[in-house]
Amino acid sequence: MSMLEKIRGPRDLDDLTERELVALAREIRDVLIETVSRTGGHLGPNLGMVEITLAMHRVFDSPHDRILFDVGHQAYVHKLLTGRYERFSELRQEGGLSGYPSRAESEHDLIENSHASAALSYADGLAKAYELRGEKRMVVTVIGDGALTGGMAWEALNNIAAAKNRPMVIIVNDNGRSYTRTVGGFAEHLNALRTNPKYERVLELVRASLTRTPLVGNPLFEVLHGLKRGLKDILAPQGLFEDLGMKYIGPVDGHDEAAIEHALELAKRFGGPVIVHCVTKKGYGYEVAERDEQDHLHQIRSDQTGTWTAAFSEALVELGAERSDLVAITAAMKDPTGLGPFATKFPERFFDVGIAEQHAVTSAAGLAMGGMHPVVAIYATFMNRAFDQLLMDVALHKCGVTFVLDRSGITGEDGASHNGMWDLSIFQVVPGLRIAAPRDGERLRELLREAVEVNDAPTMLRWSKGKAEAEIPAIDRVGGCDVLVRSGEHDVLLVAVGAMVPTCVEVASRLEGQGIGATVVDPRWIKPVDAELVELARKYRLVVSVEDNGRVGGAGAALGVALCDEGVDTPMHVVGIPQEFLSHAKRPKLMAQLGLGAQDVARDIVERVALLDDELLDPTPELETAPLQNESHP
Ligand SMILES: Cc1ncc(C[n+]2csc(CCOP(=O)(O)OP(=O)(O)O)c2C)c(N)n1
Ligand SMILES: CC(=O)[C@@H](O)[C@H](O)COP(=O)(O)O
Ligand SMILES: [Mg+2]
Repeated sequence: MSMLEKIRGPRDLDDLTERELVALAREIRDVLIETVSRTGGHLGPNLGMVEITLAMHRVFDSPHDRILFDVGHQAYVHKLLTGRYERFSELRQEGGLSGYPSRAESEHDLIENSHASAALSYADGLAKAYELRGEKRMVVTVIGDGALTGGMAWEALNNIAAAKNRPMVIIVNDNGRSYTRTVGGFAEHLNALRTNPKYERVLELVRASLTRTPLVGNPLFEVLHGLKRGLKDILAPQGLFEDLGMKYIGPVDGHDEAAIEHALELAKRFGGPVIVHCVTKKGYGYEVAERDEQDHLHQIRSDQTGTWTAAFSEALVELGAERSDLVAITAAMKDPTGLGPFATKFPERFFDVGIAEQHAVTSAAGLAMGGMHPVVAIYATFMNRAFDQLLMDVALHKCGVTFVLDRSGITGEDGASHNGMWDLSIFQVVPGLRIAAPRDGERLRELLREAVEVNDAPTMLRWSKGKAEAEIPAIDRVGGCDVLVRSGEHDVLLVAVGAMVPTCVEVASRLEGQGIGATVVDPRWIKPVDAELVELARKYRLVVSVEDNGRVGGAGAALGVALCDEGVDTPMHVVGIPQEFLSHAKRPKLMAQLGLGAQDVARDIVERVALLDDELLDPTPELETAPLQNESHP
């Protein structure tokens, strides 16, 4: 039986010797590499978290003490140590373990939201609640150096620092990277703490001289090794956290399990908020990851060739060569959003602001006011948190900023907080914002070019995760809309949004087989609603919009309002994602489960047309006007 099989919960770690812990760490790494290489997910971050997680669960008593993870992508080891080893092989699979903490899986898990920089706010609230309830429970938060570049983390620290007697431990897992190198002044501060030359030189001298001394050397080194844990505390320049009035311990070697335990025991006894600064290496213990300079295997994902991201990346470089006023902004996701080639070609016009979407958006407004045209690349779900910045800092000032939202629609394996199913609803309300949804790579190129030409209002493009659709040419144009299919007379008008075009083309073919004519249009620009689309709808018996956005307040809803406003009484049906938090599963499977597959959409339309036919044959009988009863009314 492997060691991991014997770990049913954190308390099974207590009696392990240092040697056994080293062996367990090795076994954990083997399981991570074997599993994540197969299932996909976050290998680099979790390889770097092995010793920290072991030490954390030996020093603290989860779930009585609460352990929180910021982002949560680095909680695989936590799952292995809290009774989920047997299920770990199903990581990120439908019905299997989530790639993030999950309350449904374990009492040891609390935060399920995978949006960065939020955990310390949860921690602040939890600690206040325990204090008010008189519960002696420690709140321990693991936060990476990247998540610490998010503004909300500093809002929380501002509050936490004020509570000198509220016991909290904040483990900063500092590997110097988000995906790529973590940027910003704070990252440089951490780096200064991490690489204090005084500390390293003294330690090397001690290590070299003592380990050469026979007999007494090694035991004495063990003592000094123990001293090393505090040594950095003495030698390291007291930094930002001390200035904030918070106890700072570190930097601690984040792969020296005993040293981390020592630091956490100190922190545990302190009785107030303590930062334990652990220095780790992303991908530690797996040479392939350690050598991967791009992101140390932050995430194992499928081949990116032919994806929407690749199409955008290419289109942006073309535009960047033509337009010297074009600048690109990322929130710590240069490569995942496709900005890598632009950053390489135009480094002076590329800005990585850290995991700081709100700052990214308002700094883009500043860049626009200064005469540049920013292109801000943010995953659709992460754009949610910058709504007010878009509304009031950009749109109110009519700034020419272009937003590109990758991963819109269902993303799948990353679970509920990653699906980009909100943007067409949320940003629908922004005055002056124009929103487009390309149906293929060629339209992405066209629409991006159109978007960056707009300098007196924000523009937004959104596309889904994965492979871009093969080119789907138009057969006609009505207003700004492309007509893609016209089969039969004016039965059904299918308004297909972005990535849903191929589905709608297949739906039209299925309807034709049922003797129902259908016209498929791609609006290209979703917002504002095209007036000629509204007029076109008058000619049909049924209008059906299909989008991979939530049904409430999305593209279809906006079209419905426009039809009403213009007195178009054609019945309309909105097909979209139900307003629910969806469990993780692969995108195609989830789309099918949600009834967004061509077969389901077509079947639904056939039923609706049949109802219309029934009404034609047997119109609603006039309401019988029953004689009013003489009722005495009080
Ligand atoms: C609001 C938000 N923006 C972007 C992301 C994407 N993201 C997930 S993990 C990560 C990097 C996190 O870096 P760090 O906190 O240092 O953790 P590490 O992976 O280095 O352990 C990013 C940018 C996110 N989860 N949330
Ligand atoms: C946690 C994290 O890194 C997320 O940003 C997510 O995992 C990204 O996944 P994809 O880039 O594969 O959509
Ligand atoms: Mg990091």
